[in-house]
Amino acid sequence: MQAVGPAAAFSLAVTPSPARRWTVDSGRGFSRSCRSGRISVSAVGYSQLEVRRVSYRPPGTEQNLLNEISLSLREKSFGLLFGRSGSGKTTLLQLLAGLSEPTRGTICVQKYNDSGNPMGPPELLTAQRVGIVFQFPERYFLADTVLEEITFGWPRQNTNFLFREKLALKLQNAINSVGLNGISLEEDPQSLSGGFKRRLALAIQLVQTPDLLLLDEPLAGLDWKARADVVNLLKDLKKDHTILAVSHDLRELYPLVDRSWRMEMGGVLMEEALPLQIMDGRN
Ligand SMILES: Nc1ncnc2c1ncn2[C@@H]1O[C@H](COP(=O)(O)OP(=O)(O)OP(=O)(O)O)[C@@H](O)[C@H]1O
Repeated sequence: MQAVGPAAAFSLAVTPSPARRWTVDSGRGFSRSCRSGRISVSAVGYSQLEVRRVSYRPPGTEQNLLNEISLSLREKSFGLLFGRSGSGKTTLLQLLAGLSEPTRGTICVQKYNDSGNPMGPPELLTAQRVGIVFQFPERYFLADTVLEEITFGWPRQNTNFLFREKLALKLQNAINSVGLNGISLEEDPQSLSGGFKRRLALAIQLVQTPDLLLLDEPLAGLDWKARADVVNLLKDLKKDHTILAVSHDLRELYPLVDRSWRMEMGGVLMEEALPLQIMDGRN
């Protein structure tokens, strides 16, 4: 087993890349009322993600895919979006990740004091503060080793000691938080089991220390053991992260869920407790 620590990152042999496919580096300019900010853990009070009356119509089309969507999700909680295929769930995740911009409405972070009163103006949730794990993320693995996959695009040269040490700590934290510390960092990502591939996909996002983690169908395509494994991992991650997932697997994710919303066909969102008669989750 390869040692993981600051020393490991100092000797990174990582190929710089112009852009990772899910790295989002554009800011959002659609809301004058929002400033750049993050869902952060405050000494006093709490912060929450707030989607305010967001509509979305792709450029050049006549119909809205999302209509006046509103939701709020408190820090360190787990939100679940469910609903029929084609209703617009993934489209909403893409807006939250900054991959497209709302036609109307705002996506903000609002801080509150312990009495529930807003503290200051809402802040923009910048794309840099959001990590998104797409459906079947392992299909997008590019590197030959786990280490390269996680540190894809990191600088190799001309970085000072403190910066490299910071990167090394981020690497170590990400690996530890998804439980990848038991495998060699020289392992080929494609040789990992299904559950470990999902762990790796989460580590790739967590190394960026996002404030909001978006998951599109995190259990899709996994066998029962790997599904249970990922559910347990998400249970742990929820202690430190704010997570919003899209899933049809309501029964398995049920124990994690703090708030849930059903997306109706036509892109209309309603807050709804998960159906008690969850059977196969195809709601
Ligand atoms: N750029 C676009 N232009 C036009 N229509 C689009 C565009 N992107 C998505 N759509 C359509 O928007 C609808 C919502 O798609 P979306 O993928 O968000 O649904 P979903 O609820 O996530 O579905 P699933 O559960 O199958 O993943 C679909 O009918 C899709 O074809």
